Amino acid sequence: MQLKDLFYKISLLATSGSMNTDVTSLTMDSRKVGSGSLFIAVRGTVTDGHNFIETAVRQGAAAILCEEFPAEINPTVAYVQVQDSSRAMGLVAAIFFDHPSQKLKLVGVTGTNGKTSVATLLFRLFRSLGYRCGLLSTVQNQIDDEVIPATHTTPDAITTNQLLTKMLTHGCTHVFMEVSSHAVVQERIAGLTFTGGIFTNITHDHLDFHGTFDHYIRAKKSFFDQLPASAFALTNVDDKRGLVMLQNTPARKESYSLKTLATFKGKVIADSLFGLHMLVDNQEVWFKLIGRFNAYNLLGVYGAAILLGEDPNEVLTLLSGITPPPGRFEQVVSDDKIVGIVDYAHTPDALQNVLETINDLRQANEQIITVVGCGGNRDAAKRPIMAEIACRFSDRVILTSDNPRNEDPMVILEQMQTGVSPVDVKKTKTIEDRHEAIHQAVTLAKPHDIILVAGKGHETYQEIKGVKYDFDDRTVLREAFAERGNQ
Ligand SMILES: CC(=O)N[C@H]1[C@@H](OP(=O)(O)OP(=O)(O)OC[C@H]2O[C@@H](n3ccc(=O)[nH]c3=O)[C@H](O)[C@@H]2O)O[C@H](CO)[C@@H](O)[C@@H]1O[C@H](C)C(=O)N[C@@H](C)C(=O)N[C@H](CCC(=O)O)C(=O)O
Ligand SMILES: Nc1ncnc2c1ncn2[C@@H]1O[C@H](COP(=O)(O)OP(=O)(O)OP(=O)(O)O)[C@@H](O)[C@H]1O
Ligand SMILES: N[C@H](CCC[C@H](N)C(=O)O)C(=O)O
Ligand SMILES: [Mg+2]
Repeated sequence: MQLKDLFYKISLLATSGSMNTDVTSLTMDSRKVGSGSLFIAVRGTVTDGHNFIETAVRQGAAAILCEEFPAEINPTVAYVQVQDSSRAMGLVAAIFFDHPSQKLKLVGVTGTNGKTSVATLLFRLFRSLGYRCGLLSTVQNQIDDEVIPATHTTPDAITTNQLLTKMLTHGCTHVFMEVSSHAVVQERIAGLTFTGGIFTNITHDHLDFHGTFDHYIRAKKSFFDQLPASAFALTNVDDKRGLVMLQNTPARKESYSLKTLATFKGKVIADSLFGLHMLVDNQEVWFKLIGRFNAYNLLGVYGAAILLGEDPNEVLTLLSGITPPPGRFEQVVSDDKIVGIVDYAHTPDALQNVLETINDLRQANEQIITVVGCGGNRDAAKRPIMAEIACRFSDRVILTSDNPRNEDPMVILEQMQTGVSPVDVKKTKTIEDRHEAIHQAVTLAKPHDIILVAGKGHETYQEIKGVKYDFDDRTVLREAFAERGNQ
């Protein structure tokens, strides 16, 4: 494709070289540049892509898209200067791949918690309705049965357009994707045409990246601001910021609620370890998912399905048979009936929801033992809060490592400990090694006790100083239960 065709929609500040230059691939990473590539220089949080323009040219880049021309201009290469190269990358990627998002129904899900749950439930529901579907999620990307590993919750714009193209080729008609706040700010969704957007909730997370809660809210809201008028914007009005999200959207405004008037209305009749019994738009339904927070997810999914034109009765019948995504309230039970629950709760709100659900489900005097840590190189402010919540809702707490990444795990744990009040110190232990922490929880447990292992859910690795070691909470829990059985 020629440069001039890629840029017809974008206002250019300056150009150098021929706009007839042929571009055969797009990349934002100089290490992936080949002959004919358009290298897009993006300013990052660690380094600046502009520093790699010369490397890209040496490696055969045909053209450069940047915010600032380099000191040295190579006369055989074309250069294009724009105001914002991240945004331009999204727009160019959509044109390069011939707008795949316009040729299918693309639904984005945003919110602090519940994105993976809602996107995965929609994917599973629409497959069971008979459609070919795509999924872009934290756990994995999927094209019907084909699994493509995910590195991010929301991929960069080039990867997304590539995946959408593959989905179209496969015959997909519906794609469900998570839209993280990082993705909105970094313009990873620029150029995508959504058929609908869903808001789940917003609570404390990622303040390291967004600075203030207000900026975090604005990031999520800007997803809805960008929706086209033809799309639907479906919000959870029980969340304090549910209506704020839709304030400036040109899209059709729709809502769901368990408490108040809304387009889609639900009510929890009963919640047990076997599932949820609900009223959805006055129809009585049993679902396999557990916990009030999942009642919200199910209602959001139901609403989106109806807005996508599906029949309410068929949707509810199929939805009642659908299982949750991996690592979300996943149960591993020992031979002597200790209930292990592995859950991806890695924010204060998620942890509190899961622990409240467990407390509600407790039938007698079972102990609740919580094993929890907080990720490194992520929002430090949530660390003491999560430790405090773990103590408030559990009989015993073991603070341990999550993914320490490049931080010292003991420093993270010390920050968590500041949230433990003096009265709770006695019931709290700190064990840096997550494997040992889970084993210790199993040793402390008696039959029928409940062990919550929170924070890593489906993850099959633990990231320590740039290395991803094999680690799976579910496997470790199963092994610890088996060892207990042999004693
Ligand atoms: C903080 C953050 O979002 N970082 C993302 C960002 O990286 P960065 O800003 O650090 O990039 P950088 O390393 O400074 O590099 C700047 C530019 O120089 C380029 N470069 C760099 C080196 C080189 O040799 N050559 C070269 O061209 C890079 O390709 C990049 O284009 O842009 C990269 C390329 O898209 C992402 O891979 C990276 O995600 C990192 C791995 C990450 O951990 N992101 C997390 C925080 C994230 O995005 N999470 C959200 C989910 C959050 C949630 O909702 O819970 C997600 O959507 O996954
Ligand atoms: N609607 C909800 N409200 C509050 N908490 C929820 C909700 N849905 C799920 N959770 C909790 O949050 C955890 C993460 O859920 P999920 O993976 O669906 O969220 P996410 O938004 O995709 O997270 P991420 O930001 O990591 O992509 C779950 O394991 C559960 O503990
Ligand atoms: N999408 C989230 C996942 C956090 C999962 C938790 N296990 C951690 O590593 O902090 C993030 O990138 O912040
Ligand atoms: Mg997710």
